[in-house]
Amino acid sequence: MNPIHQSSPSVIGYDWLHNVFGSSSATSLYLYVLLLGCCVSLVVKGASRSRYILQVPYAGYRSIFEPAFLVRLRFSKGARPQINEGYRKFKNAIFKVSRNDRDLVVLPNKYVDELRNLSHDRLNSVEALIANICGPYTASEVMSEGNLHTRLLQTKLTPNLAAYSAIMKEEVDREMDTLIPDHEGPVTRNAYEWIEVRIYDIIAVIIARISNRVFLGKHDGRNEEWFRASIGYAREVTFTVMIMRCFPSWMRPAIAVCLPSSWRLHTHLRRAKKALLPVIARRRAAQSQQSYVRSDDFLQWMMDTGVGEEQRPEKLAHRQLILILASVDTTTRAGAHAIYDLCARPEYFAPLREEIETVLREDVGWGKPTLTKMRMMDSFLKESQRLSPASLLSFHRIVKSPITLSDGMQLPAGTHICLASEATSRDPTFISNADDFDGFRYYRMRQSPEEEHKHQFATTDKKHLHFGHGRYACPGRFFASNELKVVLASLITRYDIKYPEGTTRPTNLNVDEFLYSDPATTVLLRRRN
Ligand code: HEM
Repeated sequence: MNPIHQSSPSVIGYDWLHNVFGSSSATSLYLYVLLLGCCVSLVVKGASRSRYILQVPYAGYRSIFEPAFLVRLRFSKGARPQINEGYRKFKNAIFKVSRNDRDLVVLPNKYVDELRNLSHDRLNSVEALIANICGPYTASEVMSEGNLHTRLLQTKLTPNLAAYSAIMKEEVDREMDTLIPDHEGPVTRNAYEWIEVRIYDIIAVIIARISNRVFLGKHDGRNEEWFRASIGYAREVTFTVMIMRCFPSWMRPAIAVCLPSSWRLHTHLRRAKKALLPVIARRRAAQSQQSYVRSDDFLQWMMDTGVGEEQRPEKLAHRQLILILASVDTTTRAGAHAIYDLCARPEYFAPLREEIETVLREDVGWGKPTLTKMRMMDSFLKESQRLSPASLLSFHRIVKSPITLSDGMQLPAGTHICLASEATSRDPTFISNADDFDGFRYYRMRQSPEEEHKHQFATTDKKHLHFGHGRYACPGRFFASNELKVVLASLITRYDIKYPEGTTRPTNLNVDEFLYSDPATTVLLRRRN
């Protein structure tokens, strides 16, 4: 059995996550940085705290004498215990958690319905997203300059998703042939032998390729410069956010100047724009010719629909990059979690494969309804996300003008609110046998005709908040759902998959409120007959 040398792990490059957060070593460099940041914030007390004051209790303090910086330090090393403690202790009441860069006000779910559809001038989701990823230092503020990409995800991509199944499948097959070749160089290996691979890297590359195919079309979507720069940008954003959050806002300009990941982030941003600007220029020039056949991809839709500033090539390229940032890493993590869960429970392989084969037979290949019909797969993905979401918190919003809740509770302007989405989805009052992995629980719920269209992977409700909820819920979730189904269906029908002898499902890595699937995990693949 040979470990396979994949062509692109260096492009993905998330090993540092495993090295820093997968090890129990308390001497990691990250902890030193964090400690340094905490000490500085302590000295200049309150410099990075929010300006608003909301009189609700904090979760996470071990005693009233514990200094705030220690509580924040523990939050950074994994926020789950603090959020869960708050959720249990203040059930149905508001509490705060103290993240190194700001306080987060965690609301109970009972307020969701009255808040979910408030417009951005009352509760702003984009401002919260930008704050969470340290906007000015990750070049992500373009998100607040209009909602062109969100509009198009909702009105153009999502309604037409069914038409993309076959295209996505083509991209997945092409990429699997490249990443997991049946022969390496001149040596033909036995494709039916087990090989050891880092499945996270494979899924990441495949997801990025599919996304680029849909975003930029068949020809431009294969632009290698863009591919490398956009993936590189997303990776450096993750790292830069972790470091920046350690420091109070007044120190960040100086930290950014000295931080290598911040330099690399801007280099990738420049390279990404350099790769995409000629594409936009070429398309604009060709548009005037009669013979021009308009591309049918996301970039073209943005070019055709954008108004004013949104039309500027620079802005179009930047927005396209933000879309890669929002889509590839989140979807990859969900895909890796699903494979890790599947290998931990091999009894699910047979029914899932049977469903895929039945649906493909019925549709004579990858037709428009194919992915919608994969209900067991949909359920499995939702269950996997329920227990391993991308974040422990969701529905981040900044209160723009004071809000009085239905029970009289006041939320001052400036408050950063959120919901404890992971604690909710493990709460036995909402979900039966909440601690058990039941891959087909949502499939069974959908058996009754009146529930048939509910409980889908991409459906959000008060109990399932991992894509946010309401008016500003993730606009790319239906696309993510389809991408994941194509990738998983392709992988499990082509390969037998299992953990190497003596290994099992990796523990999720928890940094601040984020949960990561360990990228260093390997699985064994063997081509099926
Ligand atoms: C499993 C994969 C994904 C997860 C878990 C996820 C999760 C989320 C969450 C929690 C939000 C915030 C929603 C809220 O505040 O209510 C969000 C926003 C967003 N997501 Fe996703 N997402 C995923 C995939 C995608 C994909 C594939 C795309 C693009 C094709 C995308 C594009 C976006 C955008 C553009 C926003 C910001 C929306 C805005 O500006 O209002 N996401 N996502």
